[in-house]
Amino acid sequence: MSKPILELRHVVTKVNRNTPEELTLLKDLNLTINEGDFITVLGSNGAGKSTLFNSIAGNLPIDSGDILLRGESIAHESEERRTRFLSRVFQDPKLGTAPRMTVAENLLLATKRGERRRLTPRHLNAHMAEFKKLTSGMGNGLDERLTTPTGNLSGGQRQALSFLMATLRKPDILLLDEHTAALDPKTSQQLMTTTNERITAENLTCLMITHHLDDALKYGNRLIVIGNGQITFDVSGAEKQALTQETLYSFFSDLQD
Ligand SMILES: Nc1ncnc2c1ncn2[C@@H]1O[C@H](COP(=O)(O)OP(=O)(O)OP(=O)(O)O)[C@@H](O)[C@H]1O
Repeated sequence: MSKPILELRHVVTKVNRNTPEELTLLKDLNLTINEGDFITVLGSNGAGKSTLFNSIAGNLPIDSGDILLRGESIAHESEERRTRFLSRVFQDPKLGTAPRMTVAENLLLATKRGERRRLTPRHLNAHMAEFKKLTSGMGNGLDERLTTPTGNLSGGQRQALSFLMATLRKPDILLLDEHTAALDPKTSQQLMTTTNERITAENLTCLMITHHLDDALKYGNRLIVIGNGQITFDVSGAEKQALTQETLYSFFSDLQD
């Protein structure tokens, strides 16, 4: 039986507080994530999926409720402090990497996340064989471009690099925010396959937002749906495996009625 790693208890998140434009985006949201959960996250546009990630990552402060990591509240920790245990990959390939630094330099930076250490050529050389092996696993030629500035990579290679950087120092929580959405269908599927392999091999705890019902069904051990700032559906294990696209479609149309 796996243990809870992250708990959201009665979380309320608002924007434009105390103004006429005040909006409550998360409405008494409760979610317990267990160690090793790979959760696919679905929901209509504007349902609150990114707000959930922003609240977990500390980009948006919560108004009430609590967020606990292994039983300790992190609700008041800064976004920067939360990067010690949390990594996030965004939809935009430009967001995860430093464009003028090479692939290898970016990876070296990711190995030092949270530490104050200078990056020297000696450090870089010591890691080259490891980086070659790591990138060759992505199956998209990234291993041939270790000395290329990331600004010159294809979107797919850059996104694969962002994913590797996010998982290099095993995070307690990995947030994938539609990380394959900007890629062409073939590249997107390739990154999804390698994403799944790495999450499974490293037993990472992951939440992945997607609009692809087939990916949401195929990957992960658990599926949640966010609707109007709350969790409206939560299935795991055999119940998730038995789900079909038709069931999910009908669920979405019921929500929109
Ligand atoms: N800082 C903000 N100020 C005002 N409104 C916001 C803010 N952030 C989000 N919203 C609104 O809150 C709602 C939820 O947004 P959120 O980005 O969480 O939705 P989402 O489920 O991720 O949607 P999508 O699938 O379109 O990415 C939307 O209506 C959005 O416009």
